[in-house]
Amino acid sequence: MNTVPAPRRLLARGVGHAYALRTVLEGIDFELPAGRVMALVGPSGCGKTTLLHLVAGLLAVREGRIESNFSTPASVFQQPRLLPWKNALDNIALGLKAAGVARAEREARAAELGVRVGLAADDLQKFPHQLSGGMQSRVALARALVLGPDLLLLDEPFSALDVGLKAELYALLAEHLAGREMAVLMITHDLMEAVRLSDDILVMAASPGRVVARFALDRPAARRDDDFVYRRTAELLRDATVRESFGLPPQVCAQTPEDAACETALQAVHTVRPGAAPARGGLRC
Ligand SMILES: Nc1ncnc2c1ncn2[C@@H]1O[C@H](COP(=O)(O)OP(=O)(O)OP(=O)(O)O)[C@@H](O)[C@H]1O
Repeated sequence: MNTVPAPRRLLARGVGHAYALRTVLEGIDFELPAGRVMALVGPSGCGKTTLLHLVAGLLAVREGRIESNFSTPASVFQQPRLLPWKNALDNIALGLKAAGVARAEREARAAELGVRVGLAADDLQKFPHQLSGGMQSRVALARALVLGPDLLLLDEPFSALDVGLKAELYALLAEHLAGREMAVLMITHDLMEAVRLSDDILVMAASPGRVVARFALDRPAARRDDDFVYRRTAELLRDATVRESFGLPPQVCAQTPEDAACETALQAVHTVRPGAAPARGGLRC
């Protein structure tokens, strides 16, 4: 009898974490199905990297549960973590070697992706200490993408790059997403980047780290132009929960009629304020 495979998804329910006696994460819930991109944003130190490490299995989950039926996850962490004794090409090809791909093929695939992330052929022969921080980040991204992952975990992968390179890598990521059922969980400090790339934005607050709002973007990433990104980012920055979580003062400036109209476009699908029960479904800010 043929059984239909369960849809792929990553699920977090009631996830918490403490370092020694200090609770840094509490009651984290989210679901990330295949084919979607979720951004995690929040102030520095609110626990985003800790959450990503729990998802990646680098930290043991002791409170709540994390379930995933993705089969080929790959991660890009804040530190590129390249092997210093291997050149860029061999670093990119590392996972392919572990998967038993023959040398000629893995070098060809690694070189192709290396060039796609903007590295020149001679950069691929360099060792990590000969590469800039941004180049090392690109090697780390290529090393993850070359495996054709179905779940990609990204911890600020674009933060060391200039705007031109960022735009190129956004396009590369979009290309990898198109036609693949790849899910992406991405930490970023850049709200504009979150609006440009993701389908859902989870906003976290600190002490302890928790999710205080979730926003769904109302247009597929491939059809988001700069104007859309600027407007939705401005809406996010006007949201009281977002402002509070980042420690921004309440907004005081007068709104134009255009501002008021565009406020209705960003969907807050899940907003939790301290001490209040979560409001769910169809809310608009
Ligand atoms: N290994 C560790 N041992 C003890 N405390 C830690 C450890 N790792 C992180 N922390 C603490 O846990 C809290 C959350 O850190 P984490 O790196 O997850 O936050 P973050 O939101 O990713 O920060 P940033 O945006 O600055 O990268 C911080 O207060 C940090 O000091």
